[in-house]
Amino acid sequence: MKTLLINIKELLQVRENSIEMVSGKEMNVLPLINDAFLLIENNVIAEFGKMDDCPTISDAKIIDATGKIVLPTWVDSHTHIVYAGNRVQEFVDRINGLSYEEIANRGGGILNSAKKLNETSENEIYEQSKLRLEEVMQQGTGAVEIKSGYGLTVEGELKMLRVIKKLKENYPIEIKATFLGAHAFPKEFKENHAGYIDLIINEMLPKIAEENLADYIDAFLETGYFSVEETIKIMEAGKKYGLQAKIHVNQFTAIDGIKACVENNALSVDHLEVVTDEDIAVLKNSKTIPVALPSCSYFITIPYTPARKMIDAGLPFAVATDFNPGTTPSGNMNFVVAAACIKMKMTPEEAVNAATINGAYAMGISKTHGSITKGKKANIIITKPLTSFYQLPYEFTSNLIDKVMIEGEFIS
Ligand SMILES: N=CN[C@@H](CCC(=O)O)C(=O)O
Ligand SMILES: [Zn+2]
Repeated sequence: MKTLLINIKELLQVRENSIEMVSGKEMNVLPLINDAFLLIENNVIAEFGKMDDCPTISDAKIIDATGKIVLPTWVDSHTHIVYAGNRVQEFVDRINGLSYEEIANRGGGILNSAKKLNETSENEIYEQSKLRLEEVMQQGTGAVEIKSGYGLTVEGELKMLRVIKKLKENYPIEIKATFLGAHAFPKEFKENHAGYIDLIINEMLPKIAEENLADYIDAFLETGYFSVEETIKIMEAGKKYGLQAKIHVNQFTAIDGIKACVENNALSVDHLEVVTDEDIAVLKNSKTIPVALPSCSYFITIPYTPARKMIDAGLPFAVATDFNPGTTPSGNMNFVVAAACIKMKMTPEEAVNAATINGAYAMGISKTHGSITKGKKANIIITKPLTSFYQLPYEFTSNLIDKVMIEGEFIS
């Protein structure tokens, strides 16, 4: 099966040679070809170039993309798409003046979602979650990381991870599963942290490994949640099962967590709404990528990750949605890209790099996703006719997507 896109106004994120990610000043470079063609063959990118060099291929399906922009699908490296119900009441409580912390202290927040999840059947959770996955695919996401973390019991965590596994089996989109048993301390372990860590390490992890249910391990390293020492224990335990860490850190407070993550070879550190100069220094020359979640900052009104400062310091930078019922009930990567530009002062070039190739790095899939490169998965967004790709973040609530292709198949 061959598909040939012709007359593409701008073919974005073209990388002749596969790269892992871009950092610092390189982030402001988004290679593109004007008046381009793109050939898809057997679900991968086979060829691309200027229309002047477009081959004649008699057995290809031809798509005329006159006036349109083509780019790789978004890579959303941080989500909690699998959950039960919603938390609309907390949304209203926040409008009425309660903070995220106050709501959590009253038994709301993560524990509220955990209660709902443990009361809901695996099948029902799958049915709810698949609708969210289908929605984000329509919005141009072509790879997604999904965390557990609303079970907080052995059965609950396994249930979530089995739902993620079923999503992996039933949808063409690349999915990575992250075990987040260390999301919050259940009420019965409030005064017995060691007991819960023991449950995670000695009961949850072996079962998860036995069923091969996780690709990564995560923890909520934050004041009032998991301490630096507790998170180190989780990361070390994960390593024994081959699970690299991707850690929630510096959302509300900076407590030297980033250093511990880097020292433990974390793939990514996520949130970072509060960042110190020492944190930036530690991230320099490491293989750990910072991931910002601007929709979360928007929704619960907390600071935005200081992208400018971090990119100007030479760091790589990725953005993701954080789709979850509490702090970000949205999986729209188009909004994330717009918020990165509008609120974090990232250029459109930086934002697209952060949402494609750097997102792929943060998911460990930059060999196959995140750029228009020969041999990579045929995952593309075709926009409606646009003046330039700058229109994507500029018209920040418009749906400018015409078609989405995932692994060579149009899903919209
Ligand atoms: N901060 C930790 N975890 C989620 C929110 C969890 C929730 O409130 O349900 C986040 O990334 O924002
Ligand atoms: Zn999160």
